[in-house]
Amino acid sequence: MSAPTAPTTAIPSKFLSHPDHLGVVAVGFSGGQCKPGTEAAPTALLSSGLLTQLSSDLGYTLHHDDTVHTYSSVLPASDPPHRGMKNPLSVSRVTEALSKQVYEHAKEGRMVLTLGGDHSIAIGTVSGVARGVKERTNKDISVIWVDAHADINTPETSDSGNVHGMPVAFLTGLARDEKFGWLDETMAVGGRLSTRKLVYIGLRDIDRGEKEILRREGVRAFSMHDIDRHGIGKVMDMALAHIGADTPIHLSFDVDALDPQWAPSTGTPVRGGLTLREGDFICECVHETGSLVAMDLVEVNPMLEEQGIDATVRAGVSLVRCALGDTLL
Ligand SMILES: NC(=[NH2+])NCCC[C@H](N)C(=O)O
Ligand SMILES: [Mn+2]
Ligand SMILES: [Mn+2]
Repeated sequence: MSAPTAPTTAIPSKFLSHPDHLGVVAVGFSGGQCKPGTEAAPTALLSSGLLTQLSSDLGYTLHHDDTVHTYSSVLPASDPPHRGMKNPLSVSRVTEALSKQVYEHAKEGRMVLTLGGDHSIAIGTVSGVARGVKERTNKDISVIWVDAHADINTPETSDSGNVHGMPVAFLTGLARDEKFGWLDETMAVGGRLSTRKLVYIGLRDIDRGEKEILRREGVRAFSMHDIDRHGIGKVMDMALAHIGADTPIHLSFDVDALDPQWAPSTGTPVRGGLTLREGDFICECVHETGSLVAMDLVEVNPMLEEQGIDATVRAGVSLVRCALGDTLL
C-alpha cells in the first residue's frame, strides 16, 4: 500500500485512502424550508470559481458530474404535510438519492464536499458518509455541526414544520418516520449517529423543545456565550478533545452560524454570530486534525438580501477553502 499523497498545502486525512481526491455533490434543493432560493446556491458558489481554486490552489483531483442536482425524477406529484412536517416525501426522496451519491464517494476513500441546498440535506450527507466510512474503516464518524440553530427538533417539538430544523433528530434516531424508512436501512450498517459523537458550535437560537433534548441527551454544545467566554481557540480545543484523535469527522457548516454582517443572504439569520475569521478558524482547526472526511456548506440563499449575495458567497468559499487545507502562510 503506497502512502497517501497530499494536495499542495493540505494535511492528508488519516481516514481516507485518497485524501487528495475530492467528491463534489451540488444539491439544488430548498424543500426543507419555505423560502425559495437555496436551490440556486450551488450555481452561485460554483460560478465564483470555487472548484478551480480547490484544484489549482489546493491540488485536489475533483470528481464532479458538472450537475446541480434537483432530483426532479424522484419528487412526488403531491406532498401533503405529515406529523406537521412540510414536504416530508420530497425531503425523504431527495436525501435518499443524495445519500447514495455521497456514499459512492465515501466508499472510494475520497473527501466529500456537498454544496446545498437547505440543511435538511444533511440527512443524506451524514448517512451516506457514515455508511461509506464505516464499511471502509470500521469506524463511526463524529459530526461537528456549526450553526446558529441545533436542527434537532422532532416533528412534534417543531413550531415551523420545516424539516431543515430536524435533520439531527432523524440522524440520531430521536425522530423516526415511516416516510424515512430508507434511513433505517442506510444506517443499519454503522448504527445511528450517537449524540455523544455530535458537537455543536455557534448556537444562539434554540427552540424550547430542542433545549430539553440537548439537556436530556447531554449533547456537547458550544454556544456563542461559550465563544465569548473562552474565545474560539479554547472552544475548538475543547470541541476536538471531546471527539478525540481517532475519529473521522464530518463537518456540517450552516452559513447562518456566521453573523448576518458576514453572511446576510440566508433564510433564518440570527444576529450575534461568528465573525468570518472565527468561522474560517473553526474550519482550519478541523482541517488540522487530519480527521476530516466530509464537509457540507448549506443555507446560502442568493435570492435573499441581494446586496449581500457576494459577501455571503465569498464567505462560503472561504469556509470551504479553509476546511480543505488552505493556510494563511
Ligand atoms: N437549518 C436551519 N437554518 N434551521 C433553522 C431552524 C429554525 C427553527 N429551529 C425551526 O425548527 O424551524
Ligand atoms: Mn441555522
Ligand atoms: Mn442548520
